[in-house]
Amino acid sequence: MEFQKTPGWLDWYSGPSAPRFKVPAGAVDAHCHVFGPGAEYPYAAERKYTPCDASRKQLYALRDHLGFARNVVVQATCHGADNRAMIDALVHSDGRARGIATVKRSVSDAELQAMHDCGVRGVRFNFVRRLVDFTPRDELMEIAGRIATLGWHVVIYFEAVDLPELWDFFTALPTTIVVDHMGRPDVTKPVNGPEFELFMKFMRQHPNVWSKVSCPERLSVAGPPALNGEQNAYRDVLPFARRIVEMFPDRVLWGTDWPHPNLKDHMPDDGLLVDFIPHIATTPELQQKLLVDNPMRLYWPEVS
Ligand SMILES: O=C(O)/C=C(\CC(=O)C(=O)O)C(=O)O
Repeated sequence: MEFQKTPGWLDWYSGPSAPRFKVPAGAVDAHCHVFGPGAEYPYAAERKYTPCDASRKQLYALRDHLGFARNVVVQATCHGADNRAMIDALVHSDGRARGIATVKRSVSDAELQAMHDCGVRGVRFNFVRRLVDFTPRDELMEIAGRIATLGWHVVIYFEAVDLPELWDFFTALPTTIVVDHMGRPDVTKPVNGPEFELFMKFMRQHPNVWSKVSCPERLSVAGPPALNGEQNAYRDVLPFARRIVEMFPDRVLWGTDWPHPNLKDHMPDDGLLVDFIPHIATTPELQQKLLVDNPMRLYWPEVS
């Protein structure tokens, strides 16, 4: 099948620079995606965007180039609940990738077990309105209860303004919860203001809540972008990410978010995104937790 990319789509950056920051041995890129290829794994009918292809081979080439050892491949909404492209990436990773799936209530126990055997360790609930249609909360809670028995966790993606309304649902989830992209703070608001403080309270009061301190390129308003050798990119995001890393060093993860779907204004150089890490995790100890110890405990507990 032939797919036309969404108008204005920005393709992922080819030829990323070699990071100056050397990630610790065994580092995990804990948030990335594969797209198709569409000819092999068609994009879902209900998708809200049509991306450029981004294959597992291209993902693993990037992993090696950046110096990472492992990946967590998160099901992207353009594939709906058809997890085949993501699972194909897992089974061709030599055990070096785990996955986060999207499932419907109709998924069978045998299908969940088969996904587990391929390396899936969680499901993603997406509340970003431009990306998905509404799913009733009771359906999501039922799914959460079922995947809890497999030892999986729930990844949640939402925008900061929606946290008050989602609070009761999130705090009732029976599993570990991993928040994508710090709950998408509005970084033009103060880091010690009520909106971000609510997110900090969410993590403080609920020790089962983790956060990915990822996606500065999506959250930044004042830049500068990670392009052309910029070593101090996305400065406006730093206080938010740093505060989470310092307050909750054992519950943070980092990921590239390659191939960066739906960016509108620029496509970052992934090598320079890696150079952002020591600005948010400022000591070797924090970097080791963020990039190795935490993701290994969550995704490869049998190894760590
Ligand atoms: O890549 C991300 O994590 C963020 C996305 C895309 C997404 O989540 C998806 O398609 O599933 C976004 O904000 O558009």
